[in-house]
Amino acid sequence: MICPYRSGEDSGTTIEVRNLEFVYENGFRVFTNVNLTAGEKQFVSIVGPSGVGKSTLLRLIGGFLKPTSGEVYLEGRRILRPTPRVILVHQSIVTFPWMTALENVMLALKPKRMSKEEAREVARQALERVGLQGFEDLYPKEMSGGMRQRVAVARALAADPAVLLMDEPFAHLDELTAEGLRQDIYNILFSEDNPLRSVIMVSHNLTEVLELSDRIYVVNGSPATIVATVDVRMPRPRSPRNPEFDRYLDLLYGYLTRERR
Ligand SMILES: Nc1ncnc2c1ncn2[C@@H]1O[C@H](COP(=O)(O)OP(=O)(O)OP(=O)(O)O)[C@@H](O)[C@H]1O
Repeated sequence: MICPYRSGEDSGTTIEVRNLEFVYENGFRVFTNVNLTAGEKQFVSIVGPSGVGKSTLLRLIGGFLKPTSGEVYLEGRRILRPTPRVILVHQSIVTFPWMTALENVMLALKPKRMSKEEAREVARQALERVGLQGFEDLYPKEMSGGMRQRVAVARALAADPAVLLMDEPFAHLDELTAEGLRQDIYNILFSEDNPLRSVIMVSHNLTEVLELSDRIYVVNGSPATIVATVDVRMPRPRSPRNPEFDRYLDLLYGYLTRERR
């Protein structure tokens, strides 16, 4: 069930991070020897203490930062710069307030050079997928936090990425809204008509992580590395009331609080 220090060799690997090391310009060494994979139709989470480097790792995976050494591969090809195949949904850049829901989603289609009518239709379908049909013409200030987050997800999905990177996507939502959105998003992400192959999420919320993830990487230490890989083998939908859920929670707490070196 649990394989500490495991390096990924799964068939159908979408993302592979190999021997990654990263040092910021000021000489701060954030990571050493990071190896991880995200497989076909796999929801992967990264957890770790605050400041350990989780957001940095997402930016490295997306090609927004260049590794000091080591490599990141997408479907076997090295990622050297940002690509429309890997989209990052960040908690703070959610929607553009001067654009309607539809226009926010259409923005993601600009690089595809489709006609305006075609883009409107694709954007309308993306909004429908996240349950926002009928709300196309609302501005962000007229929407709830959960609706805005759905628009951000629709915009990410409209670009047809292979991999979605999500940095604390539910952090600003109340628990009830987050709960509904989490389930919806899992179903949308991995529905048959969606070309998305993998999701990698950073979150502090271990309950959320256990509800969603097929695999969890625990990042810890300074410099940080992957200290444990936990494959979650609970049937879905998962309930925090299930005793097995508690066992996984204890395990994750253990890895997060254990001193390294
Ligand atoms: N541009 C930078 N230059 C130098 N150090 C940086 C830079 N950006 C981030 N750091 C440092 O790198 C470390 C990792 O930051 P990062 O934001 O990736 O952590 P995190 O695990 O996502 O944190 P949190 O959970 O609090 O959001 C932190 O110690 C941070 O201070």
